[in-house]
Amino acid sequence: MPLPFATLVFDLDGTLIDSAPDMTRVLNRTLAHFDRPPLTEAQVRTMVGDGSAMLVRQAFAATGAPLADETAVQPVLRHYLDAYFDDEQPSTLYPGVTETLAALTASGVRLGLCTNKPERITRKLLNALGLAPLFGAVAGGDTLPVKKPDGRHVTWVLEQLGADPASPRAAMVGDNGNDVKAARGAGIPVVAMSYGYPRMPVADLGADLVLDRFADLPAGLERLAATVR
Ligand SMILES: O=C(O)COP(=O)(O)O
Ligand SMILES: [Mg+2]
Repeated sequence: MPLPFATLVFDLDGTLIDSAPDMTRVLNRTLAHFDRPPLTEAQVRTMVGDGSAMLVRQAFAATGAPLADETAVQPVLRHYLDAYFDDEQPSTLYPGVTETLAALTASGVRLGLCTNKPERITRKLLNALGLAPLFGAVAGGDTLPVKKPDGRHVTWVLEQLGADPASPRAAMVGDNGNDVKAARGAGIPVVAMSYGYPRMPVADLGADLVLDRFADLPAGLERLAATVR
């Protein structure tokens, strides 16, 4: 049976890895360094998805002391990114991620990654988790001049994977509104994973399909293919 999708583009945080505990741990190190009180993981979960600069801005604002301007953001951002890169505690993959991605690859699907997390941290995590060989293209939040929700972030990954723009048979898999908007911008359907960091009821994201478990993806893609073409 032909595969319903030849190319899949995945989001990282909240889709493949439960990174909120890592981001909370690292962010609290940065907040402490700048004499700010810590945040809870529940707070940080609402701040994931817009990239690291926005994360530190939102985090400082949540402590009651917003960073005044770009000049104030830069040293904080540098501290956070260095601390994240140096953090050696392993990240947690959601259940079924490795097996499902490996099965998709084995059946000939090309996989790409499109995250707003900076590329060097993204690549380090993919290597540590053993996922790097599965992805034919990786775009971080600083790889291009644009990032999600801009559809060109996703389009670039599709191009790197050699997806035919006239008939891409591609789909995006993510967890928040930026993923849905970027997929729409790139002109491809989108699946939302309900366990991530959606910042609104997942049913309101406007995804073509909502799944609760990563292992349900192959069956979900079959259903999605029947509705989008
Ligand atoms: O905000 C981030 O750093 C990244 O989030 P994403 O992997 O969900 O795009
Ligand atoms: Mg995400």
